[in-house]
This record gives sequence, C-alpha cells and structure tokens, in this order.
Amino acid sequence: MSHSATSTLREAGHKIGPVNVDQVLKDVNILGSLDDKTRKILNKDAIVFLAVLHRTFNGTRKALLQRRVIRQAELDKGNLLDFLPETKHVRENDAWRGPPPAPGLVDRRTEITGPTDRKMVVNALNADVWTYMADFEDSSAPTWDNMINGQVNLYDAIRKQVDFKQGEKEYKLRTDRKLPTLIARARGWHLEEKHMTVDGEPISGSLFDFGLYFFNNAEELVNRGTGPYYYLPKMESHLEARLWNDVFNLAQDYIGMRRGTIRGTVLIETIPAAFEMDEIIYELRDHSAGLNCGRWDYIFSVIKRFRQNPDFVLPDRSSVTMTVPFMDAYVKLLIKTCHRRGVHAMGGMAAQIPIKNDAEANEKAMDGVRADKLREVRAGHDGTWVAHPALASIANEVFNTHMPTPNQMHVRREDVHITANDLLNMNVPGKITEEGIRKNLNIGLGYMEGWLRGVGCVPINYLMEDAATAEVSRSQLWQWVKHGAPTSEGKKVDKAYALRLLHEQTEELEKNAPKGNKYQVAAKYFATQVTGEDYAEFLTSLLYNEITNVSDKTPAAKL
Ligand SMILES: CC(=O)SCCNC(=O)CCNC(=O)[C@H](O)C(C)(C)COP(=O)(O)OP(=O)(O)OC[C@H]1O[C@@H](n2cnc3c(N)ncnc32)[C@H](O)[C@@H]1OP(=O)(O)O
Ligand SMILES: O=CC(=O)O
Ligand SMILES: [Mg+2]
Repeated sequence: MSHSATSTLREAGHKIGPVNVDQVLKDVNILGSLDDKTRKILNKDAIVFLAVLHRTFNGTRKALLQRRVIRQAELDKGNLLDFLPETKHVRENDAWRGPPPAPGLVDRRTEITGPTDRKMVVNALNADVWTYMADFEDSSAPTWDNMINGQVNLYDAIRKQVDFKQGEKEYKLRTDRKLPTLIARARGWHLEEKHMTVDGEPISGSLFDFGLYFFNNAEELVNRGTGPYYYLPKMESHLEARLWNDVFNLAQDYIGMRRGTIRGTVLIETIPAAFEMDEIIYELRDHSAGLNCGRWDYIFSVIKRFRQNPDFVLPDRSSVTMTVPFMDAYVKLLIKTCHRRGVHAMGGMAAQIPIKNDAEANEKAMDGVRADKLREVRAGHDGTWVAHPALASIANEVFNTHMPTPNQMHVRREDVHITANDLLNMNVPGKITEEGIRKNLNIGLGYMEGWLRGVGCVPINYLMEDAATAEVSRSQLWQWVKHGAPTSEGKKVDKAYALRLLHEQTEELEKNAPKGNKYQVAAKYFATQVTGEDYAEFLTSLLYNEITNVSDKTPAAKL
C-alpha cells in the first residue's frame, strides 16, 4: 500500500481521516529489525494505523489494568466475587442477542490451535479441522521475530503463498478442499510490544497484533469469503470487552469496512470474567462470535485472584479436572449464557498429545482426549480445540456422532442454574504430593526454558504445556508455600522444602539438556515465584526483558 504525506488509506467509505502521516509518525519508533518481508507488513500506513490505535486507546487500557489491581486488593482482604448489581438489567433482559455467525464460523466443531511459525501454519491449515486459531498468545513466546514473522506467515497463508521447503520436506497448502477459517489470537491487554513505541511508550501487544493483522488482511479475508476474526484472551471484565469493541469500531471505520465484520470469540479464562459472561457478549454484541472455556488460564486465575485465601488451596494439578465442582459450574454457565444469546459456546484444550513410542500409553492418552470431547459435546459445546493435527480425527468423530447439526445453539440448557457459590465451590478431592510438587517444578522450569529460547509451547511428559498451563503449576507452588499446605507424605510445604526440590529438579533437567540451555535462568526467576513471597502478575511479563534487548539506546529502524 502506498502512502503520502496526507493519506486517507482509502478514499471511499472511510470515516476517519484524512490522516497527516508525518504528524502521526512523529515520536513513533520501530525498535525491532526489519527486512524486506517484515517491512511489507509493518509498512508506513500500517504504522500510522497502529499509532492511531495506541493514542486513542492506550490510556483506557492502562486504566483498566489498574482496575484489576484495585479488585485484587479487595480479594486479598478476603472478599469474594459476585455477579454485578449494576449490570443486572443486561443479564435479566431476555430480548437481546448476539449476531448470527459470520461466514466461515457457522460450523467450528474442531479448531486446531498453535503458534504462527511457518511450518505450523501450513500444517494447521492442512489439518482436518474447521477453523485454525493462529496464536500470538499462550503458545507463542513474544520475541520480535516470532511476532513479526507470524504476521508475515499469516499474510502469506491468507493469499495462499505460504509454501516453502525445509530440507527435503516441502510444506504446501492442500488444494483438495476449502481451508479452515483463520482466527488470530492477539496478546492480552497486560502485555506490551517493546519494539514499537509511540510518544515514548511501548504499544500494547493486543493492539499491535490486532492492528497489523487487521490492517493488512481484513479486506483480503472478506474478499475470500470470511473476515477478520479474533480470539480475545484473558479479559477480566466487560469494560475490557467494551475497549475491544471500541477498537473494532475505530478499525472498521478507519478502512471503511462495515461495522460488525470483525468477530471476536472471548476466552472466559479468568474468574472475574465468569461473573460477567452476559455483559461481555453484550459489549461486543455485533462483533461477538461467542465465548470459549479457556480452562487452563481459568484455573490459573482462580488460584491467582484468591491466592491469599486459604479456602482456595487446591490439590495436585492432575486432580483439578473439568468435572470438579467449580469447573463444571463454569462450563455449564458458559454454554447456557452463549446459547441464550445465540452465539457459540466453544470448548477447550485437553493437554494430551500423541505418544509416538508407546502404543499402550498413546491409547490411554487418546482415550483421555476422547472422553474430554465427549463431555464437551454432551454438555452442549458447539466445538472444541485440538493441540495437534493427529487429534483432529478424534474430535471430529465425537462431534460428528453427537452433533449432527453445524452447531448446537438450539440446546438452551434451561435446566442449568449456576450461583456465585457454584463458581467458587473449591470442594476438589485430591491430595498435595511430593510428586505433584516435582511435576509442577518440571513444568514451570521446562516451559520457561523453552520460552526463553523463543519457543512458546513444549511437550513435557507427553502433555502440551504453554503459558497458561505453566502458570497453573507456578501458582500452585506459590500457594502451597504461602499457606504451608500439608503433603500426603506428612510434610509441610515451606520455602526451604520448595527451594530444595527446585534445586534438585533443575539439576536433573540440566543434566539431560543440551549445552547452552536456559535452565539456570529459568530457575533464577522461578525461585522468586515459588516461595510464597513475590508473585508476578504473569510469568510472561516477568520474563519479557530476557527475550528483548530493547533499551533507550536501541536505534530506531528507518521508516
Ligand atoms: C491453554 C491454551 O492456550 S491451549 C492453546 C495453545 N496451545 C497450543 O496451541 C498447542 C500447540 N501445539 C504445539 O505447539 C505442539 O503440538 C506441541 C509443542 C505440543 C508438540 O509439538 P511436537 O513435539 O512438534 O509434536 P510432533 O513432533 O508430534 O509433531 C508432528 C508434526 O505435527 C506438527 N504439529 C504439531 N502440533 C501442531 C499444531 N498445533 N499445529 C500445526 N502443526 C502441528 C508439527 O509441526 C510436526 O510437523 P512436521 O512433521 O512437519 O515436522
Ligand atoms: O487459552 C486457553 C486456556 O486454556 O488458557
Ligand atoms: Mg489461555
């Protein structure tokens, strides 16, 4: 796209502009390196658009993050959460609905998810699935290269120009059928993208991911029969959804696109958001593509938000299943709410992945995935997630058998009545064991070690581990030490015990890892997080500086 000193980007239909490019670009810096390919994506017009987003919305974003801090202070005093009295009218009004599903989103029974590196993009689009969530979030470490090249890969994939060769292997998009609908997951409101600054501040990771994908592809996607679709992670209130809606409106107006063309599926993956499901759909209204049960972040959020409260201490991670009372209540409420409002209620991610060298263990793992998908379809979910192409056939088989229609929005779940007590019912059977502690340490260390090398999703003990699952492990360790939880072996989990096991696990992992691994760095950070004292809001924010080398002295790229 060309630019001029006064660019309207598109003369026809736009409502915002004309924009004085030189003026907007004043005090905008790109601190990450650019080559010919990335420069095409992060072109001047795109940068102008991102700067407009930043200047319009960053103040609100920061104020909303501050609201999280204020709410946390209330919870730290022992207060609980409840449905909001001020939005009762939204919940009780039966008259409003979300929009009908957008093109390409009517049937989304099996969604594959994964990071946006070129190989994974091709493999995901070739998988036997209906939709593909291309992930800039939980399964991506946000290095500059990952984020910007991910945008290049999606740009090329949308235009079917993504084929490439790696060694002898050719990666080619299949041509024998329609490709799955693409949905991009932007980073959450809490993350920043340090490689682009506006007026001396880093731009929000959400606005960067959303904006670049939108600006470069929205029109192309519509021309190809779908649209600019997103997954929106880690929100904590309907006001954060309102901010997304405002962003969507501005973006569509900016390029002259009909409002309501963008669609966002919101992950309900924080405990405060579970109390505002109706309100979140209401805020996004014409842009809503439903809600999703982001189970891993949800467990993380329950522990995080109530970490000072001894009533919320949970047993070993493996005991916190989808059928324990608080998880069951959350699933049921989500499905009921979505279907009442005519939008999709998406299921989530079973962590099992294929085990290649042990047929028996593999069968057991696949049975676990099958059981999870069966529970989801029977509960009324309209679709589910798979972490790996080899799991698509299992999800398809279960959903094809039990969901003959493209979705099951007609399943209204009037039988379900979920109260605040149900959402907060921590009656979870199970024990805290030394094995559970060691597993959490291995997951935390293993995940952080990969993340520090730029890998955002790793297999550990034949389970998919990503930013959300690692947070569950980290938060459990913190919580157990904080509350001096007893183990089934008769020990009290305290700081000395946690640090001793951390040391042992680090040694063990390092012994078997290639030279140049990052276990020592991971352990240094993890040690600050598992002693019941400091608790970073997010591991990814805590570690971010380790994967960026941006400073005041970094020269800006020439625009
Ligand atoms: C809590 C949440 O947010 S869940 C959502 C976020 N998490 C995810 O999206 C999980 C994504 N999954 C993955 O990253 C991977 O499946 C892992 C890391 C768990 C396992 O990866 P690997 O060890 O490489 O698996 P494996 O060796 O079996 O892969 C076989 C092939 O499938 C490909 N593959 C595996 N998972 C995916 C995927 N999700 N999308 C596309 N391709 C995939 C691999 O690239 C590999 O391709 P190749 O044969 O061309 O080299
Ligand atoms: O994003 C999904 C989750 O489970 O977390
Ligand atoms: Mg998540």
